[in-house]
Amino acid sequence: MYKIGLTGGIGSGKSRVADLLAEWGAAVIDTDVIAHELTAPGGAAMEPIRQHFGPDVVAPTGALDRQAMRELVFDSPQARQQLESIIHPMIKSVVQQRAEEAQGCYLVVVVPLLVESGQWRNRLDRICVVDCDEATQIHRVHARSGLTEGIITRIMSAQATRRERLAVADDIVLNDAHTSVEQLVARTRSLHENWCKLARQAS
Ligand SMILES: CC(C)(COP(=O)(O)OP(=O)(O)OC[C@H]1O[C@@H](n2cnc3c(N)ncnc32)[C@H](O)[C@@H]1O)[C@@H](O)C(=O)NCCC(=O)NCCS
Ligand SMILES: Nc1ncnc2c1ncn2[C@@H]1O[C@H](COP(=O)(O)OP(=O)(O)OP(=O)(O)O)[C@@H](O)[C@H]1O
Repeated sequence: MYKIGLTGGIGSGKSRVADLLAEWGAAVIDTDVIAHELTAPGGAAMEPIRQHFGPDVVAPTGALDRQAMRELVFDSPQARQQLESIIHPMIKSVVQQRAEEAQGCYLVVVVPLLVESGQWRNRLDRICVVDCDEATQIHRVHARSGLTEGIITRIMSAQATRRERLAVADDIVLNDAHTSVEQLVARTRSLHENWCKLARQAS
């Protein structure tokens, strides 16, 4: 199946773009969603996380205490690396499994850390970056989740820069502060039509 990697910084608009593509018939696998499943009560990542980080990062329900883990890993690159070394191989294997079963005109894999990890590129036919300026990312994430500018900035510092992402993009969806939802839909639609064509040519 023809595979598009969809990436972008926190709050850039990846989920909105992915939702549109799914509505129009693409198969979508979102690694953020898989990370949440793996850290839900009884999720496969919870026991290794508890063993490594201790009970303070586990909520009474058995799910990951996301706030505690957020504070920990976006303050310590070493802790972040440890969390990623537990969870990223699990995410990869779930993606592989779901990709085999996926049905649609092409497959979109949403990977926030596509540029950072370097391990996704050779598994994808094309990379699409949802592009947004930093001030808008902070504004959107704050409005959505109430996180402070301090923690949002720390999360952004753990991610590739806008320039680094754009450097690997085959396609770009500009979704900055000046982009209306209608413009986002139109930009995404025109890429979707091209990807349908490329997927047909490749099959
Ligand atoms: C640290 C955690 C618990 C914080 O949870 P929280 O509910 O606040 O965030 P959520 O999971 O919804 O992610 C929101 C966004 O944060 C950013 N983000 C998540 N993990 C990371 C990371 N390791 N490095 C940089 N940015 C990250 C991404 O832009 C992501 O879209 C959580 O993000 C997590 O488990 N991260 C490790 C898994 C991972 O690397 N996920 C990215 C998918 S490849
Ligand atoms: N063009 C836009 N106009 C107005 N609001 C927008 C626009 N694009 C995205 N948003 C809003 O900004 C927020 C972030 O968008 P979205 O969740 O799609 O980003 P994301 O890249 O998936 O974020 P994350 O990395 O945190 O998962 C959401 O509340 C979304 O509704």
